Amino acid sequence: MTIKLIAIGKTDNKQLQQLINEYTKRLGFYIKFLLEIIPDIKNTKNLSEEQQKQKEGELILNKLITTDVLILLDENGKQFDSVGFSSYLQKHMNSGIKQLVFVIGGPYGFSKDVYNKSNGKISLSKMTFSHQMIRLFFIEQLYRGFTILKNEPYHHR
Ligand SMILES: C[S@@+](CC[C@H](N)C(=O)[O-])C[C@H]1O[C@@H](n2cnc3c(N)ncnc32)[C@H](O)[C@@H]1O
Repeated sequence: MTIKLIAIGKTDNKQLQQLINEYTKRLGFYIKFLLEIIPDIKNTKNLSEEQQKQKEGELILNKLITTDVLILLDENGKQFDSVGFSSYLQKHMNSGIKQLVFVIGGPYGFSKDVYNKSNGKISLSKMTFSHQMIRLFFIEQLYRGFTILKNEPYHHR
């Protein structure tokens, strides 16, 4: 199984990007992982929040293939602890799917079309994180999840 994480907009903070690169590299020892960045939409000043979400949603949905399982990162999604999240990953791997796609929304979240197309929602916390920072937090949780599955000493229960 491949895990893909789709996010919108380049990371403009160098330190954040360095950490994302570091955890992406670590995660790559356990699973084929792809981070796909959709370029920021131009001239958002002329768009309403709804229009921006709609446009971002179209770009997100265009990236999917029919066999993908689509999971949204969303404050109102299902919450796990890290061990529970590792079991969630294992279940997906056991199910025989080819690609598990997680998506981080833009600054205003997701369009209705993206919600309708999704197979599930997960939340990292009830708090809201920036669409830039959550990339690092989530990639670290993926990495942590695999170290748990492999009984490696990164996670302290
Ligand atoms: C700034 S937040 C958008 C907040 C917006 N109010 C909403 O309704 O989603 C940008 C993106 O970061 C992700 N995000 C932020 N906090 C999150 C959390 N606690 N759990 C999961 N995803 C989160 C989501 O993908 C969200 O679409």
